[in-house]
Amino acid sequence: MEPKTLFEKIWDSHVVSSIDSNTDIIYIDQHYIHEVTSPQAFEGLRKRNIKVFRPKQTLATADHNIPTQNQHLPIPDEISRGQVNTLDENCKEHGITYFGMQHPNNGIVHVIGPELGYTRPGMTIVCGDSHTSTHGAFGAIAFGIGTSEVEMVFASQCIPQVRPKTMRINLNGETPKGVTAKDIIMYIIAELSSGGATGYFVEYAGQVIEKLNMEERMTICNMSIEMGARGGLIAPDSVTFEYVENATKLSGFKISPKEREYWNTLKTDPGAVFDKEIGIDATKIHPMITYGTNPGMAIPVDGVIPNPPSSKKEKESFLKSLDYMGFKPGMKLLGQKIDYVFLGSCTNGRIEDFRAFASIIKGRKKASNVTAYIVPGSKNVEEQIYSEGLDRVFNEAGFEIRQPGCSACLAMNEDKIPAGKYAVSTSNRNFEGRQGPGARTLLASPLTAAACAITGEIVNPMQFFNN
Ligand SMILES: CC(C)[C@H](C(=O)O)[C@@H](O)C(=O)O
Ligand code: SF4
Repeated sequence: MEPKTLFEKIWDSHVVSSIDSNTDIIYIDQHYIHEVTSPQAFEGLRKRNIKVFRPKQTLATADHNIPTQNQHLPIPDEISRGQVNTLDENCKEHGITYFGMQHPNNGIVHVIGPELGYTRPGMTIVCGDSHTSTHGAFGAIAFGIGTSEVEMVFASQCIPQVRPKTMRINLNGETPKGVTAKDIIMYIIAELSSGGATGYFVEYAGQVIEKLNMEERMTICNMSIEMGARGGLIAPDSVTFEYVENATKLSGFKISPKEREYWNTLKTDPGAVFDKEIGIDATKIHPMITYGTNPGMAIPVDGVIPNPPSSKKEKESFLKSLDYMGFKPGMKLLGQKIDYVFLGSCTNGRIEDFRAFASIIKGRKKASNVTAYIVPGSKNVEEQIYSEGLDRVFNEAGFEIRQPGCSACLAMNEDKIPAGKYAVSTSNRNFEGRQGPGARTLLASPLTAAACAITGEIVNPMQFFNN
């Protein structure tokens, strides 16, 4: 038998039929939905007078539009309230499990799917949301789809897809202390650029990846999309299996011996060929921070903003981006005053991220010039924060813990960063206006965000590990 990549194994076993040499119709095991990209798809079904074909393979949550305070009250914003109510009604009509605001399993779609054991190795997973790539951390083919495709999956549990090219990124060597999974993926994106993996499905491999826990692997796969990749995945191993087995206890799923056996086959065969292979020396990775308006514009936190590229068009957009940020080429970011810190999102809103942030703020105080949004990715993460007593660490340092949701990751709810203000954010996008009109986003890890939150300026988190 010809050796296959992990991606090929999962894809091939889900092909229902082929349209041409590039396009297959694939079966979808798990469909996640949220309030933003599902209403028109439900409307489409209604017009055609059809029901969701496999409601049990569909799971819904409200995350983007919900406030992160006073969740016991009706959502004050009328549009947001309408979006969320519509999702609720649609789920009732079609028999879809819905974890609405305040439900103990509510949270950001890419946080709850894995934590409840819905996301499992070897699956095909889609959602009308670009960061569906997160679920690839479990050795699944997971990718974002558009609203018209959401309707197709509703109607048939299948979807036509162009088969992406495959890329493997091998990470070897030891990462320096203070370097997190967020820094690893930000470094990769800075190396490849924000369009560098366009058209590819990326497998992350190597010693560095094998040593990461599931939260860290999710952070890496989450941001695959920010370099243009269709998705990212990591071969499942004992770390994955243990996480999934624990997660299924929360939702009561049973893993059959057949499924467990299938999991053991989920690795790239020796000799399998990728369309592209890249090697990264992990010893070179530093804590990273963005200085521009795409996630590829990142430097080591103690680095210098580079000079503009030489081509006229690229130079213009580079300078426009720096202008928006209020920065100049050749400038250092260390010492730059900041105004906001956001800990949360589907990139870094999991319990490990709260533990990391707490490890730095413990026994210290939040800088008075900083407003912090501290937002758990789910109710279960929130629960764990309180049961571990992390809330005390946060409160004593002057931080208030909010309720779960996408929050300041995107300005679709009440949590916004004001125009011109600098926000060190653990989320994944820094486009103009992403966190509010005129807001200036600096993407970084939870450790860097914590270090900045207590000093009130951009600092290297590594300094907290030396003393
Ligand atoms: C609102 C949704 C469609 C969007 C996405 O697709 O990613 C959002 O989650 C984001 O992060 O920008
Ligand atoms: S947390 Fe941010 S990136 Fe993730 S789904 Fe919500 S808006 Fe999108």
